[in-house]
Amino acid sequence: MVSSTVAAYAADALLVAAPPLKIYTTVASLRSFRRPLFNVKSLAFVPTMGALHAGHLSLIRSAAAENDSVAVSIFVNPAQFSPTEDLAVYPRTLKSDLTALELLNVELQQSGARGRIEALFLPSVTDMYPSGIPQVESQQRGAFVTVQPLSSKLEGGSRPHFFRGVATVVAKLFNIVQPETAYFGQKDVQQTIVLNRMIKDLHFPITLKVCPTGRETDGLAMSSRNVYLGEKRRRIAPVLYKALRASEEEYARLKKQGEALEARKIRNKGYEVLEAGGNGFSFELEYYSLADPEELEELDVVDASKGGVLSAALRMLPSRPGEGVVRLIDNIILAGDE
Ligand SMILES: Nc1ncnc2c1ncn2[C@@H]1O[C@H](COP(=O)(O)OP(=O)(O)OP(=O)(O)O)[C@@H](O)[C@H]1O
Ligand SMILES: CC(C)(CO)[C@@H](O)C(=O)[O-]
Ligand code: BAL
Repeated sequence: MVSSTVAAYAADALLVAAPPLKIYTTVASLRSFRRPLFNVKSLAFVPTMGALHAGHLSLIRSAAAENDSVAVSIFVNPAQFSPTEDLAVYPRTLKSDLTALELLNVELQQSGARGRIEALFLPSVTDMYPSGIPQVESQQRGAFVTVQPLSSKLEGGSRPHFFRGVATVVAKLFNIVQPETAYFGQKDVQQTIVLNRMIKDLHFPITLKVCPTGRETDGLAMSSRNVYLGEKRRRIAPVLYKALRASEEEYARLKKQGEALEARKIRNKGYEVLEAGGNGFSFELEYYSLADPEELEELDVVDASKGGVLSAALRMLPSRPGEGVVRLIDNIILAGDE
């Protein structure tokens, strides 16, 4: 209690010293920020949906370490939510997000980082989707980006609309912000693979950097949606990462012993952890995949030179009335030797 009060005073003092963040709410105003930087400063971009946590901040730190200037966007993108998903209740915490970004700028200044957050882009839905964006896909009008067949695998199996929405909004944001480099989290590993393919195929002059997954001390991947879990399910949630780690250990063991890197054996170690880890709570495994890192094709045997992507999604079922289902995703990249 005492220490959090002290921390709050310290944060207040830092905030007084923090220059206000420059906020741009229209495409035209963001462009007027962007134009003079060309050939003068390198611009990095960190797109988010807000409800910022330490995972997001670590992306911005990496962007500021490697670039002169950083633009961050907060936009809860309707196109990546199906009509039955949580668009209406998705956590929106703009006030605390602003404080977190202003404090981060003070930290970047004090640590002598190369860049600062120079623009926070908060576009309106109308600016991003001039033809409107009804939730039902067949009613949508205008230009959309699809990346096939990557978008229908894994996450795309559970969320068929999802990567069309993500690729479309990220293409729009790239065209508006025109960064040299964009920073994304490994937590959403398939998103990074889909977007890298979009960048390549549509010739965006942008490099995508993937930053490590920020985790809570018990291993749970940070996510804005973790607030939906509630206390009881929160205690169980780290089981997903534990399962992935068990699979990773099996991969390392097989490799060390010179045995065939059979995906079935590697996945089985994860299933064992999941079976033991429920503690009376119910969850459903949507997928537990070991796939190749480029096409996300399910593997029978891992090629040690290429490695693989171990990824999973778990539906945590309600632990008491009033709770909804919470989807958790996580992954570990099994590095190749090449
Ligand atoms: N734990 C994390 N560590 C590192 N990066 C992360 C983490 N969580 C999210 N990111 C990255 O931050 C960017 C913005 O993600 P987003 O705003 O959707 O946050 P989120 O926590 O993933 O939310 P959601 O609960 O909707 O999945 C994405 O590139 C995402 O991969
Ligand atoms: C990349 C993104 C900001 C697009 O809305 C979103 O999918 C996310 O936050 O990961
Ligand atoms: N980070 C992924 C955003 C989403 O699930 O909508």
